[in-house]
Amino acid sequence: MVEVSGVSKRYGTIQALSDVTIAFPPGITGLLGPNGSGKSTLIKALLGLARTHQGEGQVLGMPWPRDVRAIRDSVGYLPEDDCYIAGLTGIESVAFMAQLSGLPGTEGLRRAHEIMDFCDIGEERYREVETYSTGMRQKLKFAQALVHDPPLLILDEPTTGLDPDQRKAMLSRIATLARTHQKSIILSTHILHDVRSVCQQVVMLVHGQVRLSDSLANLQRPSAPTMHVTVSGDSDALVAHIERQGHTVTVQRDGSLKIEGVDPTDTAVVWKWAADAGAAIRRLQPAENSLDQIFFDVARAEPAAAEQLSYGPEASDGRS
Ligand SMILES: Nc1ncnc2c1ncn2[C@@H]1O[C@H](COP(=O)(O)OP(=O)(O)OP(=O)(O)O)[C@@H](O)[C@H]1O
Repeated sequence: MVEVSGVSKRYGTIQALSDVTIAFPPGITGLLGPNGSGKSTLIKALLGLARTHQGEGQVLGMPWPRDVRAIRDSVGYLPEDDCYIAGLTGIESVAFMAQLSGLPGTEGLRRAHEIMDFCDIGEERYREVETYSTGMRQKLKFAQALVHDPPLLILDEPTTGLDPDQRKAMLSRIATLARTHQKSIILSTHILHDVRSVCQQVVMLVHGQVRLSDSLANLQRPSAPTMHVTVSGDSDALVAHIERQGHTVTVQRDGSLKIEGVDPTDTAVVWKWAADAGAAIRRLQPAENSLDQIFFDVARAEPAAAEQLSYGPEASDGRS
């Protein structure tokens, strides 16, 4: 969907992007990075809203940066900052965006209602937008980005300021758009939980440079076959028994075990070891690498950057 190479951008003495070469495939890609890492600048560069000093590529098959105007017509953009025209109601705002995108008045209004229903904006659509709460404003920006039915959506921090229920609903809408409506989505965030929830790919920027670009499936796959086992009660006897078989066992923060060198299809051997050691297995599954740990390691070169990533359920529920 998007492929650019050698993109650099400076604001005065600040190097916001440094020789960024990146591809965003179809599906949902998380654009991750701590504050100031260049996420918004990359997005603005792709849309021609920030002039780049170097770089070229294509967006939706159109040459970039040469055809940024045509590119903008085909992209739905949810900016990080508030963007509304005071005095307009919600429905007028979204219908106005539809008209700016070339939809005739009646069709634009019909489409605005349809998309506001999808975004769960009820009677509030008839209120002036400056009276909206933060959550409502996020939904309004989302509706404005979607109203012209673009194939590519670029969402800059769409869940910022949302309470847990609203965040869940927003992520669910994003997943539906990709799954049911075949939209490709670039989701910029510093919230790892959002990336884990809906993304298939992840790109990570730190200090304006690409530090990671891969599918989540690849990142989560351990380099060696590994089983993840949770037992009831004390696991010491089981750990000792498995180590005597020549396998490395790592005890996780939540007391569960990762056993290296066991093929995930060969569960029988783990059941036998548990029986030998008198241990009761509560849960047995192929192990996955912890995304939190991967992202933390990537950002760790800059301790301040690692601190700014927001983790979430994976970290707190003890899985790793
Ligand atoms: N208009 C501007 N003028 C000067 N410096 C800017 C401007 N916009 C961004 N920067 C700087 O460029 C760098 C990258 O900023 P950018 O907003 O792209 O990062 P970000 O990853 O989107 O951060 P955040 O998560 O806080 O939104 C930062 O050092 C920022 O201060």
